[in-house]
Amino acid sequence: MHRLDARNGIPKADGKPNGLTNGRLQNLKTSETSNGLGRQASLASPTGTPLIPPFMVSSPGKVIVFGEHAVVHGKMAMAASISLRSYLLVTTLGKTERTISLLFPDIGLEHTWNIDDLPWQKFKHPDKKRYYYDLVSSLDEDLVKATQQHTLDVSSNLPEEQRKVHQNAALMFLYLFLSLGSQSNPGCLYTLRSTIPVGAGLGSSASIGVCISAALLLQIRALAGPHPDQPIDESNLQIERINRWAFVGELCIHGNPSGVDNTVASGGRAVTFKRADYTKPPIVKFIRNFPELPLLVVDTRQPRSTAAEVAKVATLKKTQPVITGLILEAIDKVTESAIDVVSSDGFDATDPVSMGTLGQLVNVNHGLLASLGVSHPKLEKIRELTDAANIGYTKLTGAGGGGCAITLIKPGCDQSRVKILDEQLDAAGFKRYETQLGGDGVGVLFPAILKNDSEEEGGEEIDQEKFLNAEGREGVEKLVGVGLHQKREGWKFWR
Ligand SMILES: Nc1ncnc2c1ncn2[C@@H]1O[C@H](COP(=O)(O)OP(=O)(O)OP(=O)(O)O)[C@@H](O)[C@H]1O
Ligand SMILES: C[C@@](O)(CCO)CC(=O)[O-]
Repeated sequence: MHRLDARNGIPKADGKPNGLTNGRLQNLKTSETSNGLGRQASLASPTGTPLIPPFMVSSPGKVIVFGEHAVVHGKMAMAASISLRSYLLVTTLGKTERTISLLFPDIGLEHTWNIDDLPWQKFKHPDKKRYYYDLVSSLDEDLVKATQQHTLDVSSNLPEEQRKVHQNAALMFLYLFLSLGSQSNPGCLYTLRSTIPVGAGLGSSASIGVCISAALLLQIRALAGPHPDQPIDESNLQIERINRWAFVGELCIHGNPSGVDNTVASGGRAVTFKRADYTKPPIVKFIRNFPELPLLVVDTRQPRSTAAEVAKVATLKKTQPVITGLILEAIDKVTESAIDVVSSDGFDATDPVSMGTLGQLVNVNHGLLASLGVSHPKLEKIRELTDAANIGYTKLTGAGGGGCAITLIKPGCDQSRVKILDEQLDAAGFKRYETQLGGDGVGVLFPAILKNDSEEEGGEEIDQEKFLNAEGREGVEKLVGVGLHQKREGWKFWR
């Protein structure tokens, strides 16, 4: 592990911080980059080759509004982005620095690899090599094994449960780095912070996968934009490129992901998603005019694994194929009906009758998920409390078995009841998030400079120290946030 420079966290080469002094960029010059990011400040290396300046990427979490689990079995799901997001700061080191470091403080992970020690030959072999534009729908077992050789010593001193969380994140990063990068990659620091609770069914792994995939693709200059006058087809192609590799990242963490989480984390908004044939891309449709619904997300704080919950349903399907098939079929019908409801001309999110129809489907969907065995007593407790308060319609979201519940709020619901409910949820040890559905997907802040009412000329540079020192979720939102309430100049999105 590198000793990090106290001021900016940048490992020192020859006793000097690489390109950053007191968090200020040195040797800034303006150049037109080949990746379509437009006129950007770039950092000149001693040899004159421009190094990419520190930049950030961000991607949202998601909720599955209808159809989780059924989607793994080829049915339709409806999912939407939420205003909780992950943020990845990429700090390129000087030419002589031959290491890559992960700093993922949300999970307490810090790890450094020597670039030249990594199994490049295995990933480069003509039978194995995959390109940034390829559709990779499964992991290569040999390459996983070769990567795991380098994740085994990640946090090896920690208890099994925590080590697994670290090694999963490290495996995802390293598999993507080795697939997309090359041995000539410069040394780099990847610092990640997220406002999405981890392992709670809100797509945190997909969101970080999208950030990593977008960052690596930007570093190898395989992405155009985002820029405001980008044609929609080109923009969609960039999102698709990021999404394909984020799916590979999801494969590293989950046994058998459908791809819905990474699709929403890349494209944002609200989508219908179906993947009947895993050798082909999923069928994704954006839902036009999806209402910006206020949503209460309640985290049970009950840890669970998506892979284990998905496996539970697969086991039930084996032992009870007919019944499970019918339940999955019924979930599919619920999702289809919900799509019809929100897409119909008469739908009005402020009308209690419209929302009542949608809410009824929320309730049915929860019941069907419970019958698949993926609810949890804490999820049922949240339903009990929200139902008793009569503030909306509640279901589990994501994998279940713990994780989060979502409540679609009834129009004009009594605020005094909400206040009492909030107190009850807090007293029961649950964590509440008030969010909104349907925001932007993956975004880029290049270079990592924001206006932020700063006295600094040109804006406030977001260096690693500032980013790491931001306090909690609120601090991260305040410093760099692009959640729905924090639209910020500087951040750009493929739209
Ligand atoms: N903020 C984060 N920092 C580092 N690693 C993370 C972060 N968020 C997620 N991960 C990685 O993703 C794993 C969580 O994946 P998991 O699928 O269990 O949760 P989730 O993605 O939040 O839930 P779901 O897939 O049901 O929406 C963690 O074990 C960790 O390896
Ligand atoms: C349970 C599941 O349907 C949703 C997890 O957020 C799994 C998946 O789609 O990969």
